[in-house]
Amino acid sequence: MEKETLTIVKIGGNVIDDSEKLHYFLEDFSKLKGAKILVHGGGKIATEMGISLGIEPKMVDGRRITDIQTLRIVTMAYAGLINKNVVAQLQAKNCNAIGLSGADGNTIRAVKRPVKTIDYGFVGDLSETSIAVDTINGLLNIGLVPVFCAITHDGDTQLLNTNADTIASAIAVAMSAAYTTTLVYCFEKKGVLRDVEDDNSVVSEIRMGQFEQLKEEGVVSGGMIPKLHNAFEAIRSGVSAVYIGQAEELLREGQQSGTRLIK
Ligand SMILES: Nc1ncnc2c1ncn2[C@@H]1O[C@H](COP(=O)(O)OP(=O)(O)O)[C@@H](O)[C@H]1O
Ligand SMILES: CC(=O)N[C@@H](CCC(=O)OP(=O)(O)O)C(=O)O
Repeated sequence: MEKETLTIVKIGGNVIDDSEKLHYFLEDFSKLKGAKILVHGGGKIATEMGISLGIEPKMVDGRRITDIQTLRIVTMAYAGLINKNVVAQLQAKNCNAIGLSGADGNTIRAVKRPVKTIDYGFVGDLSETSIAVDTINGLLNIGLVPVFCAITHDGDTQLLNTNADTIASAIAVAMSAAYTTTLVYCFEKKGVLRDVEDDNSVVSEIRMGQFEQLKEEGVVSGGMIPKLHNAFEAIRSGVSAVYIGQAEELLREGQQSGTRLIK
């Protein structure tokens, strides 16, 4: 029997921070047919909240060093303010969303990142068993649309901050046993660009081997490195298709641009 389709969409902090862009994104997302899951970031808002409270952000390789004060801020921002606003906006668009952190329903259990050369603090790493597939499947089966934020837990009272691109990839991989999955990374640019300043320089397809080359050439940098790393991890582990680009081009029917990843 053919598997049902499931679309996992990740939306990044630059879109979430722009109320007009967010409105149009949620409009497109709510119209998406079939089973779907939304994962949102919000790094930009957390950074601004931190700065206003006198806490300077520290990022290493696209991941936030999360001390106890930063954990409080990201929990308020991701699991509170952003998650609940996104859910309320989806409800207004007749999309029956349910907002979740990884602690809710034990849906995403993580392990605090071990200290090697860098102590990331309360940052959670995911493994193959982190995602509660049956629970998420149960939510989908009663017609709910799960909306995950970037907060996970360790099962022993500790909340952890986990990169939202990683969460989206891990959910897509875990759900691939039961569904034909498509993972879509929506952000403010038209795709992976040859020249970050030029929106007309979209690289339409990237193969796994090309990624290393693009990194070496400095074509991809910053947050794009972990995004592509997670995206290739997904395609290697059973996800049928991965796209990176703008929501209006990737979620609307008939539109198919942005960057497609190839094994
Ligand atoms: N080649 C590239 N193409 C597009 N964006 C790139 C590229 N290299 C670096 N970037 C940067 O990566 C950022 C996206 O990563 P990130 O901020 O983590 O995404 P998100 O908004 O989804 O959280 C872009 O805003 C851009 O500044
Ligand atoms: C550990 C870690 O880096 N967590 C991320 C989670 C949010 C996120 O991923 O937000 P964007 O998608 O908007 O970048 C952070 O705090 O920035």
